[in-house]
Amino acid sequence: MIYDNAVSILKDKLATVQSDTSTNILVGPIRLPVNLDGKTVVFQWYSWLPVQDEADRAACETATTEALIKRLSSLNLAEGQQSSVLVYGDFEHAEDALIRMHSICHTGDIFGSKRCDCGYQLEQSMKMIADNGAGALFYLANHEGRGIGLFSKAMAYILQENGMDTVEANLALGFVDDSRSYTDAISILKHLRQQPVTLITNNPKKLEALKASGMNVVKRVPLWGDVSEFNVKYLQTKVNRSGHFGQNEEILKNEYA
Ligand SMILES: Nc1nc2c(ncn2[C@@H]2O[C@H](COP(=O)(O)OP(=O)(O)OP(=O)(O)O)[C@@H](O)[C@H]2O)c(=O)[nH]1
Repeated sequence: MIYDNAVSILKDKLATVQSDTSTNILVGPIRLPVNLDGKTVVFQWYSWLPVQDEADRAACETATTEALIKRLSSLNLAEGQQSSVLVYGDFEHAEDALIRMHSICHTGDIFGSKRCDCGYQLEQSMKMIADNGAGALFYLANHEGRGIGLFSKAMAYILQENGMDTVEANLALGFVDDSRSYTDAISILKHLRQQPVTLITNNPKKLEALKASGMNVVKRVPLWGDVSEFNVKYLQTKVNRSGHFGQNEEILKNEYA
């Protein structure tokens, strides 16, 4: 039994976002005050749900909030993870908007692991977006381990402790090096903003995915940092084997190698 008032409160906060290749239900905006270095910064938060089966599609097509809410309890959403986006400033209209497509990293983002640079990149890009005045951080929850999932990433870490690099470990487990898709995130981006964007990344694949979608990416801002003895090999492998733009190659080579 769905409460009538829940339906009337939520109906204006849901949108169906359709592209040639995907359908997603977007919920938001939701005011999200965030602690960034002791300062409260207010983002607008949205989450989206890929529409995968017929019943979900029907709920979308009939566009009834009630049908969607009824489906939610049977979807067992906590077993998977949904992606989301933190929007800052007048994202739709601002002339200059900074965006980041951040791939989830349970170990780096949540535990603060120093084996990678993910936690640093997450926090730094949120600060860069707030400082810029407008932008969005897409947090891509189906990207763990560059698409292999958390459990497989744990196995890959063990292989790395036994001498393999990141790419070799993924391949040794029968995966490709990088299977991430940006399709859903890009369709949400286009729903929220049509104007040109600047992308924070060292990864040419992210740039290519955005450009291939027709998005006007006017600039790329690199994001290297937090280099330590624990992640130097990982960072070097990104540049040497995964094709990441190597802005600070010299630093990586000399300081900890
Ligand atoms: N398979 C695997 N994935 C890892 C490892 N360390 C971090 N990751 C994942 O790598 C993803 C981030 O990819 P990165 O290569 O660090 O960076 P990127 O997203 O390609 O590029 P940037 O936009 O420049 O950050 C996250 O999903 C992490 O979970 C690892 O040792 N093995």
